[in-house]
Amino acid sequence: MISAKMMGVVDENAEALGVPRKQLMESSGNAVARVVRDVAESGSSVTLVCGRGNNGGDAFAAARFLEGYDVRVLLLGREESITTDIARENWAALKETDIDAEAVRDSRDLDLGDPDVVVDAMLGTGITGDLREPEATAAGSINELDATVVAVDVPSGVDADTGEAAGNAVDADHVVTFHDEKPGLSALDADVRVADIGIPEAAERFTGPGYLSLLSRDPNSHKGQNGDVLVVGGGPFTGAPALSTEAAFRAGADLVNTATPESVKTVLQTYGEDLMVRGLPGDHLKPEHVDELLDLAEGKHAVAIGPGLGTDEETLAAVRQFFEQFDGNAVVDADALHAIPDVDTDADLVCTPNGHELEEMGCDAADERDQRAEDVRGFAEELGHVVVAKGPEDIVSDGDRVVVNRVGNSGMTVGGTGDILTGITASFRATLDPFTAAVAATWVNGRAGDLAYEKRGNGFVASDMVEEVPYAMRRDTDLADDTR
Ligand SMILES: NC(=O)C1=CN([C@@H]2O[C@H](COP(=O)(O)OP(=O)(O)OC[C@H]3O[C@@H](n4cnc5c(N)ncnc54)[C@H](O)[C@@H]3O)[C@@H](O)[C@H]2O)[C@H](O)CC1
Ligand SMILES: [K+]
Repeated sequence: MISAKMMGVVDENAEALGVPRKQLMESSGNAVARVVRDVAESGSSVTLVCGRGNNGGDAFAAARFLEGYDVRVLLLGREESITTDIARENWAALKETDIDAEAVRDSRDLDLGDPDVVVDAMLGTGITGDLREPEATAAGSINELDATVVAVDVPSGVDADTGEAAGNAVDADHVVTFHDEKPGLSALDADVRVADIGIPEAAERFTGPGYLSLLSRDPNSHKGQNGDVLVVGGGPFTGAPALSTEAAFRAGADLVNTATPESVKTVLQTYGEDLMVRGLPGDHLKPEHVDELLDLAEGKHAVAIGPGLGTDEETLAAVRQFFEQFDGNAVVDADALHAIPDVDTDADLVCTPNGHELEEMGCDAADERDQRAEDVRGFAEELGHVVVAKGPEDIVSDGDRVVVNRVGNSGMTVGGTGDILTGITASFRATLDPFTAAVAATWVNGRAGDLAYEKRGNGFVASDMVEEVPYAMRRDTDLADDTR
C-alpha cells in the first residue's frame, strides 16, 4: 500500500536514481495499453479521455502502444493548458503520429461516440475536491456509455488515499494503478491491477530528496503551526542542547524552547539571541523538575530530550518519571536513551541511538547490512517505538518498515552531529508522523553534512553543519555551488 504523497516521494527518489518521471510515464502508458489489449480484441474502438495533468499524459503514451485498435484521444481543454512538461511532450509526440488526437476546447462539444472501451485518464492522484468542469460532465457521459471503462491509476473523482468518491466520479470496470496498491482502491467494485512501472527498489529502500516534498508549508499558516518544540537537555554539557535547539529552528520550527538546569542557563542563552531558555533549579535534571517539564511540554509538537543531560541517577529517574506521565511526541537521544528500555509510556517516541547506545539499550545488531536492518526492525518492534540506529548508514524502523539513509560522510563522526539530527527530527514532527519525520530528518542531516564537508572537508564541526540545514532542505541547492 502506498499513499499519494509517498508515491510522489518515491517518484522523486527514482528520478535522483536516474529513472526520470517521463520514463515512468512511458511504462505507465504501456501498462494501460496492456490492460486494454486484455479486455478488448484487436480492432476494437478505444477512446482515451484525458485530463491536463500527468494522468492524461499516461494515456497520451498509452495511445502509441495501441496499434491495431481504432484509437481516438480526447484532451479536455486546450493544448496550452497541459500542466506538466512530460505530458506536453507526450502530447506533442502523439500529434506526430497519425493517431486521431483532438483537444476539446468546449465541453459542450464533447461527443464520446459509442466506443468499445473508454480509458478514463482525466484525473489521478492530483485531484482536489469534487470533479469540476469539464471533467464533471465528461465523467457523467462516460458513465452513460455501454463501454468497458479502464481507469488510469484511479477512477477520476475517487481519492486514492481514502476511497472517498465524488458524487460524479467515474464508475470503472478496470483500474490500472502504478507501482503499488492504493488504500482508496480496495473497496471499489472494479478489477484493480497493479502495474510495475520500473521504479527502482532503492527509491523506497533508501532515503532521497523526494522527502523534501513532504516539508512544504501552508502559506496561510501562523506562528507555531510549523513547529513548536521543547528541547530538554544540558547540565554537565551545554553545546549539545544548543545544537539541537538551533537545528530545530534551522529545520523550520517556529518556536523552540529549551529547558536546562539553572547552572548552565546563562551560558546557553549566550549561544544565541534566538534561544528561549528556561532554567530548572540546580545543576542537573532531577525528579523534582518533572511537573514543570510536563507543563512546558503541554501542546508542543515534540519534546527533544537527552542532549547533554548526563547520566546522573537522578537525571535518569527524572526522564523515566517524565515518560511515565507524558503522552505526547518525543525524540529521545543520548543519555536519555538509558531510561527508555524499561519505561512504560503512552508517548510516541523516536529514539536515535548511535551504535554504542543501541547496544546499551539491549539491541545486539549484526554488522552485515541486511541482517543489521532486520535486527533494528525487530528491536523497534519490541520497543514499540521508532528507532533510528545511527551509523555510516542510518537505519530507521518503526518495527515494520525499514528505510536506510546512505547520505552523509565520515566527517560527521565529529561530536554534535547527533544533536542536530535530534533537533531536525523534532521540528519535522510538527507535520509528519514519527517514522516519516525520522526518515526525512536523516536525509536532511546527511545532506547538511555533505554540504559542510564540501566547504571544509573533514575539519567541519557541528556548528558549521547546523548552518547548512536550511540549504539541505532546498531542492535547488547544488553541491558544487560554494556561493552559499
Ligand atoms: N509515480 C507517480 O506518481 C507517477 C504518476 N503518474 C501519473 O500521474 C498522475 C498524477 O498526475 P498529476 O499531474 O499530479 O495530477 P492529475 O493528472 O491527477 O491532475 C492534475 C490536474 O487536475 C486538475 N484538478 C485537480 N483537481 C481537480 C478537480 N477536482 N476537478 C477538475 N480538475 C482538477 C489540476 O488543476 C491539474 O491540472 C498519477 O495519477 C498517474 O496517473 C505517472 O505518469 C507515472 C508515475
Ligand atoms: K483516472
